[in-house]
Amino acid sequence: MKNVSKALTIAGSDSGGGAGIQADLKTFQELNVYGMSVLTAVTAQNTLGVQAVYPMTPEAVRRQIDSIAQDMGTDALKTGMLFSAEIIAAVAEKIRQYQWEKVVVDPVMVAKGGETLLEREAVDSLKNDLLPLACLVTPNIPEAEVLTEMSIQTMEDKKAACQKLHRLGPKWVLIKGGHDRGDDQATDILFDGKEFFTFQSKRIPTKNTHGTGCTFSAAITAELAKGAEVPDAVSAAKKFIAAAIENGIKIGKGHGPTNHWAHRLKGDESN
Ligand SMILES: Nc1ncnc2c1ncn2[C@@H]1O[C@H](COP(=O)(O)OP(=O)(O)O)[C@@H](O)[C@H]1O
Ligand SMILES: Cc1ncc(COP(=O)(O)OP(=O)(O)O)c(N)n1
Repeated sequence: MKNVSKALTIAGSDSGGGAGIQADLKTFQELNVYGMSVLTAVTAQNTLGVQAVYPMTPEAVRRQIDSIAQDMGTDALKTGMLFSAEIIAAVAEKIRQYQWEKVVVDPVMVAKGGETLLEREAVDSLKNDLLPLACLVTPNIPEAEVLTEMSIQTMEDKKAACQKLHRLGPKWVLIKGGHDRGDDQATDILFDGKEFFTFQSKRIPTKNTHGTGCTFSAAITAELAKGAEVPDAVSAAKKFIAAAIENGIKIGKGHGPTNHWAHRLKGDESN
């Protein structure tokens, strides 16, 4: 095989395999992209929640990034769980050093069960150190509310939040609609500082949504690695995540993971 596209995830490990590094690598593989990983933290986690978090040292994060950058390089990268201001500073330093541009920042803050994946005091570092380096930032509604310090209830609020986030420096902002209150559509809004793009799909009634945000941002990153423009990458990733949620895996006692191979299924097949 020639000209294989490469994508890197800088994120935490989910021992349950539904979110984090594991979800990202499964997604890269499904989308025919060679996946590489830099671990920021190990979580003891399953479908019921996060039982423990063990962050890596910032030096360990720097060394992993150097190993990849100085040998294989990457066509695009995403960040997920970064946990602390110190780890964010290490990641930002390396993105600047290697002049990486296709950088997708998924500003992971809390797990579905409410457990902390980003220390409260690290939010300012995320805004000041990392967002200015991002090609795209992909908050869900609660994350966009923390980053903008505004309440997001309506589509107009979502657009105003996009504008506020864009002023922090990312080239593109995508506010996701998984947490939209009382809507039968999952509507994501993309903004490049001038124009709004809307991506909509039917809201699927399921509790098996563990790792949706990770999988979605990994799919966008894979498409960018293959050379897609941002709106096309989001459009392809939206189809990928809709199939993954529709065919979510009934495993464990809590929120089961999305199904990374669902895009290969036809019609009414499910797990
Ligand atoms: N129940 C659902 N049905 C269809 N699409 C969904 C559903 N939940 C989330 N999505 C979509 O999955 C992607 C991830 O969104 P979201 O759940 O908001 O992220 P996060 O996992 O970070 O909270 C978005 O494209 C969103 O619109
Ligand atoms: C290690 C790790 N990273 C990220 C998350 C959050 O994943 P997300 O896709 O937002 O899914 P839910 O937590 O909402 O299911 C995580 N849980 N673990």
